[in-house]
Amino acid sequence: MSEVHILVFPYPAQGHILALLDLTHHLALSGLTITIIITPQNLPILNPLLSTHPNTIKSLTLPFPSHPNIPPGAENIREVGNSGNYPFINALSKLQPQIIQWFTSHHNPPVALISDFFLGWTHQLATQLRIPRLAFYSSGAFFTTVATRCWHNPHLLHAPGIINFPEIPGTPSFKREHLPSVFLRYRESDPESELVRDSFISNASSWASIFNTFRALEGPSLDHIRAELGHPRVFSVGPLGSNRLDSDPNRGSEVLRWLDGVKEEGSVLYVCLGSQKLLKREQMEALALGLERSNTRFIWVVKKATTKQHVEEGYGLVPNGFSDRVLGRGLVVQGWVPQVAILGHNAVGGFLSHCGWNSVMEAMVAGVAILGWPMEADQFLNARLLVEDQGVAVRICEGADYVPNPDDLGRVVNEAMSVGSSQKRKAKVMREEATEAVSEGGDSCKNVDELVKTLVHLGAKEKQVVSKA
Ligand SMILES: O=c1ccn([C@@H]2O[C@H](COP(=O)(O)OP(=O)(O)O[C@H]3O[C@H](CO)[C@@H](O)[C@H](O)[C@H]3O)[C@@H](O)[C@H]2O)c(=O)[nH]1
Repeated sequence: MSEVHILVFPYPAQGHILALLDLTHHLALSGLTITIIITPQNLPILNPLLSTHPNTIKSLTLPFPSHPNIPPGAENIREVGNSGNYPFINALSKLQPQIIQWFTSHHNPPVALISDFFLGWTHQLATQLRIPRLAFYSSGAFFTTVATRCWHNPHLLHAPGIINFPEIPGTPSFKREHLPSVFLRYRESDPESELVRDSFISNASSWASIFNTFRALEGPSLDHIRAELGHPRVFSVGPLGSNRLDSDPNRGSEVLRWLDGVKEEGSVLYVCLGSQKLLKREQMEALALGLERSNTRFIWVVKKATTKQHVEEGYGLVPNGFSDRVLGRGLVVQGWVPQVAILGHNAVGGFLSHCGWNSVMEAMVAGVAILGWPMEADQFLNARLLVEDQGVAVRICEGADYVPNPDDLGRVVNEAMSVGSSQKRKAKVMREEATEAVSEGGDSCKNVDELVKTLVHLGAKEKQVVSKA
């Protein structure tokens, strides 16, 4: 085993786990030894990493702690939706004694902990273990500046009208309901809520912060965070994902073959609202009609209803006859597709997205225009960054329950997808920036190197302490 051993603790939600595993892959390629904390049902997500690095990456599989508001067997947010975050954060915090026990009996214990920002309580765990904790943010830096202010000012939950953030670069303002939804769920004096709030606040006390973002997109927010933290250990390492390991490389080949048959570059709109969002019947109908009226080629990834109630209410149901009416121009696919490969295909020029942060990063790398439909979580804040600050996106509508007008939707899609639209042009510029950032000598690439050096240095320090003892 290599001397330098790092403990990685991802948060069990698709939008959180993939980016941290991408980073873990980088760290393993740099020669670090890694243990990943996981619960049994999520273990298969690690398979590609574990089989690529059989000697350097191991899993520490711990049983998912039971919780009265989490159905037995559910170990991933995808199974419960975003409302499950409070119970999940609370339940996972119960793993501390087992982690401490594993750590203290290990012959080469980790010298640092890298954990998701939804697991802020691990700051206290790392303090007990006497190792530094690095908070990994699977969301953006701009979002983090706003969310941090919210957690420190819970009265904002009841603030009327528009809420201004004058201390944040760009002096943004938001409607209350567009603030981070994990914050909107906070209830003062409720013990579960208080643990969640303390947990988020602890992130800033952590030894370092790692962001899946890049300077050209979020320079002012990164500088602001660095200044507020009062130390330089803020690593922007994105966009991550270019080296993503796939457990099933043939998955989605039908979609890629369909794209191969499209002649015009950048003419296809890819429609996918993240790994979790299920649209209700009226939204499915409006989106279908809008796509039909847009006169644009498209691929629409539809998430299927899994509960009996959702099935009965027509959630995720593609309107009858739709696929036939758009035959040749549009492709409807159900389930999971290889998004990174699809966005990277020459034929794709636009992405109708909920503005989840991973999707944003992947769109930047691919240089495709974003047609945003923010719904919850950090998505309204991400949309503001993309539409108002950077001009790489257009907002087609907003809100988790909103039913768009099909004519308006069709028109905006048509405009944004037209050859040389301003969003398409800006997206190409951003692609250059994103590509440069992760290339040899680029800012994010240097940050990854710096991060590895820092971790190796921690290992060397630990060795000195052990040999002196
Ligand atoms: O069919 C699919 C659907 C999704 N993905 C991937 O799944 C990830 C989805 O992540 P994201 O776009 O961030 O959406 P969510 O899964 O909805 O992510 C949650 O977590 C993110 C990170 O904190 C937040 O930014 C989002 O708002 C929150 O909903 C991306 O890497 C996609 O490439 C696929 O590969 N195939």
